[in-house]
Amino acid sequence: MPDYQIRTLDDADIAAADALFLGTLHLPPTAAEQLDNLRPSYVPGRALGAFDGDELVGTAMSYPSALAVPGGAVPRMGAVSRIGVRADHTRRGILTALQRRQLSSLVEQGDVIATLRASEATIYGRFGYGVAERVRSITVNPSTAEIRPDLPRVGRTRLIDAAEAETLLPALYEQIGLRRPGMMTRPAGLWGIWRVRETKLDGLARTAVHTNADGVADGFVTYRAVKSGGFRAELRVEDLHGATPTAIRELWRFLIGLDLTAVIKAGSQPLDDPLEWSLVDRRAVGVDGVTDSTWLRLLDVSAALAARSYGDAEPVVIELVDDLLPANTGRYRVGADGARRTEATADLVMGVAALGALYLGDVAPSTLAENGLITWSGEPGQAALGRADRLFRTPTPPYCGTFF
Ligand SMILES: CC(=O)SCCNC(=O)CCNC(=O)[C@H](O)C(C)(C)COP(=O)(O)OP(=O)(O)OC[C@H]1O[C@@H](n2cnc3c(N)ncnc32)[C@H](O)[C@@H]1OP(=O)(O)O
Repeated sequence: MPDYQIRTLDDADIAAADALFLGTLHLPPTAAEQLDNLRPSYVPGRALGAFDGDELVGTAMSYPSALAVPGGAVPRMGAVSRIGVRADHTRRGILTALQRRQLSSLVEQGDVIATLRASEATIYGRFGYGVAERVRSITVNPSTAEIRPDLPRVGRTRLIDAAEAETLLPALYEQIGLRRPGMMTRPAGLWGIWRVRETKLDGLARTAVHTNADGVADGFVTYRAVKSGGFRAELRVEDLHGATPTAIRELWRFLIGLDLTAVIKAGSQPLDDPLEWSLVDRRAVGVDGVTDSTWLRLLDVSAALAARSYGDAEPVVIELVDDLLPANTGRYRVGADGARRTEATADLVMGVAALGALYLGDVAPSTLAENGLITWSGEPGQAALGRADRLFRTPTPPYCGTFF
C-alpha cells in the first residue's frame, strides 16, 4: 500500500476524522457545537488515520478500557471503534494496513485484549477477532407484563434530568462494578460520545435511577420514547444496569408500569436475562433475535490466558496460530491451575480468532471443532476436546452491556 501513510491523529484532525467515519456509516457529521463533547473520545496515541497525500481516507481508534474475565480479573483492553475507509478508497488494503498498525500499537501500549462491535460479521475474523459474547433483543408487551405479586416492590425508582444523569451515571456505573465476565470499564470519552448521540436520535430521552431499601442508588436505565402517531409511544431501552438482580427487576417494574406505552424494546440484553421468570405471564416477553455483540481479539495470549480462571479438568495443550501478531504463535498448557507456555505436544490446534471466541465461555471448544475451527488428531485429541470444554466453561454466559 505504498500510496498511503498511516499516522496518529491529533486534535486538529478530529472534525475530519468524525466526518469521515460517520460518512462511511452514511451519517452526517457531528454539529460543530458538539465537537467538544467528542474530543475526550479521541485519546492521544489511540486514534489512527490513513492519508492519501494530505487527505484523510481511513480511520481506526480505540478507547482505553479493561474487561472482566472469568474468575474476576480485569486485564487492560483496547475498545476498538470508528473504523472506516472512505467509499472511493475501499478494497485497496487500507483497513488491512490500519489493522496491522493498530494491533501492534495496542500491544505496545500494554493492552492484553481488544474488543469491538462489528457493523458486518464478515470483516474482522481475518484480523483475529472472534465472537465472544452475544445478546438477545426482546419486545415486552406492557399490557400483559406484570411482575409476580409474590415479588414485593423494593426501594423506589425516580426520573432524573439530563444534568443529574451526566454526573450520576458514570459514578453509578463504576459503583455497580463489573458484575460478570464480559463487562468493561467505561472511559470518560464514551460518556461524552453518548451525549452527542442523544442530540441525533429521535424521541424523548429519559433516565431513571433505582435506590434500594436503604436509599442507596443501585441501578439505572436510560430509554427513549418514540411516537408513531396517537398518544402511545414505543419505549427503547438503551442502557440498563443494576448492582443486584433486584435492582434490575425494579427498573423493569418501572418500565412496564409507564403509562401510554405501546411496546417496550430492549436490544442488548443478556442471554440469561431472567425477566420472564419474574412475570405473571412469561409470554409478555418475546425474543426477537440473538446477535453477536463482543468481538474479541487476544493481543497478548500468554497474559490473557493467565488472567482467566478455568474449570476442573485435566490440562490440554493448545497450539495457537497468530499470523498478524506472530509472537503469540506457540503452545500453551491450559489447566485448572492456570495457563502458561509449554513445549509439550499439542492436543488441539486453533487460530487466535477461535481462542478469542472461547475466551469468555460463550461457546464450547467442541462446537468450534465440529465446524473445523479447532483441529485435533486421533483419539487423544478428541478426549482433549472434552477436557477443553470443561476448562473453558463458565457458570453464566458473558455479558457486556456497553455499546461503543
Ligand atoms: C469497529 C467498527 O468501527 S465497525 C464499523 C466498520 N466500518 C464500516 O462498516 C463502514 C463502511 N465500510 C468501510 O468503511 C470499509 O468497507 C471497511 C472499513 C469495512 C473495509 O475497508 P477496506 O479498506 O475496503 O478493507 P481492505 O481493502 O483492507 O479489505 C481487506 C479484506 O477484507 C475484505 N473486506 C473488507 N470489507 C469487507 C466487508 N464489508 N465485507 C466483506 N469483506 C470485506 C476485503 O475484500 C479484503 O479481502 P481480501 O484480503 O481477501 O482481498
